[in-house]
Amino acid sequence: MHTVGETRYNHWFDGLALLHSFTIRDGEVYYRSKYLRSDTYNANIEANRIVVSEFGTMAYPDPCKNIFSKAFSYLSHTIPDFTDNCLINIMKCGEDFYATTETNYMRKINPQTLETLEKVDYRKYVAVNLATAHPHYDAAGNVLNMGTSIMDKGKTKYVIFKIPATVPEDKKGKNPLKHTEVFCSITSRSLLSPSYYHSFGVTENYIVFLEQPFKLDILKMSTAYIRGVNWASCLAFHKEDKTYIHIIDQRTKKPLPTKFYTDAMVVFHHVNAYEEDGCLLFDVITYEDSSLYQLFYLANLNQDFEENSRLTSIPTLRRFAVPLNVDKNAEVGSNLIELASTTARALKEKDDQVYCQPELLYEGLELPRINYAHNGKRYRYVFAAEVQWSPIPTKILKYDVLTKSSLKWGQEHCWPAEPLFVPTPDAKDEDDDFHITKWAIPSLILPLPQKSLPTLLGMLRRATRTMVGLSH
Ligand SMILES: CC1=C(/C=C/C(C)=C/C=C/C(C)=C/C=O)C(C)(C)CCC1
Ligand SMILES: [Fe+2]
Repeated sequence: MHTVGETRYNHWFDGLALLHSFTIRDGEVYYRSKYLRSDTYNANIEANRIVVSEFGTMAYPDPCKNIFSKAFSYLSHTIPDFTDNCLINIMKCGEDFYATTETNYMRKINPQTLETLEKVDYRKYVAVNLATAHPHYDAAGNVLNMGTSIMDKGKTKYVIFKIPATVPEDKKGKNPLKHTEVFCSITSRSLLSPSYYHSFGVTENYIVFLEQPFKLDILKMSTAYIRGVNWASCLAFHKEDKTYIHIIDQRTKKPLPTKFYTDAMVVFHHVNAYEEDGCLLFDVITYEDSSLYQLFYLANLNQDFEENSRLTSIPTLRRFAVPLNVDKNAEVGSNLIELASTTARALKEKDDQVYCQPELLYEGLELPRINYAHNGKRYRYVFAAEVQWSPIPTKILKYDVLTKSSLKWGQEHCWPAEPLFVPTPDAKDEDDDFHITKWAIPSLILPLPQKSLPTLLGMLRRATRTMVGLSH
């Protein structure tokens, strides 16, 4: 919802969250949607105007009261009280589902009815002011996520934390969030301007975190309200800086001592990461600048959209390779990657530094997804939206990282959203997706002579899946 009463949000990442649910049952898809009844939503509807600030829109709650007294109370907090308009993703935590954004708030939801339940403040369980909306899950369903703790006890840190899927027997019925554990913290290079990040990567034994020179200026953020500017204006890309690659060993819960880095870049989405012959490979969608956020101002969505909204840097899938055991005596300038599978390089430099040069895999894609059963492992397929010079996707893409070939789907007047990969129940192949027509033709009709009706009904029942997702 981009307008409330007479007021209008400025940016695509501001709109009031709409929950979507798709239920695939007996070869048919059922759809429902509901607005997330966040405190933000309720306050806006009650006031019949936007009263809570979002990423690209600064709002002033009390026009009748003295703006400066309100601004003063905002100023006395370095970190403002953020929105609970959880519009980015859905997180599963134990048996509970949460709508998430990147602030310290989440909203529990009922995945069946899409009703909005409790508001959860991450800060009650782990000291973070911001957290990603792209957590990872291990095979047992434990959540691994990370967030930024801003100027807590004089330090700004990136905090990696774990939320268990289940709570101990004697604590049955208790909220898994209460058992959140800090896994590892990394001190930010700068106290007042931590990196912005939207996701991170995991392999079987490691975590990959990119400390990129796309940074959130805390002083700007704490004065944004009084200056009348939005949060987005507090983010800046420093193209002269480096991107630091932190690799955390999950067994020791410590970062590797080698200082891995690459050129300045902006990454929103990690695609996947895995280990191969003593190296860690990770695939990310990279930009050469931060123009993407700029393009999503709704004012650009007019007739001249094509001209006004050309990306200045195309989203590109790149593969990085990091050597896990760096020989301190290796010659300066030598390439530490000897894998046949990639042309990515890692050049040894002095003072235990390693400069990583990626391999370019594919240009023009965003909103990547994989078959999550292959997360952290060798994999072959990326499902994404094709994005060329315009940020609005017109096609769905399936990219094969092995053969480097791709398949595309598009139709006139169709604008796909983020593809979600739903595997066929009992699938063997990585790309065996849950596909209605495919089910109706090869798997269901062809096996008819060999299979009894109850078996077929069983297959159908197992195939019933409920997907709950937000617009992104
Ligand atoms: C409100 C708010 C934020 C919100 C960020 C959002 C809403 C980001 C959405 C990103 C998406 C959808 C990216 C897709 O690739 C910040 C900057 C974390 C910090 C300041 C307060
Ligand atoms: Fe995302």
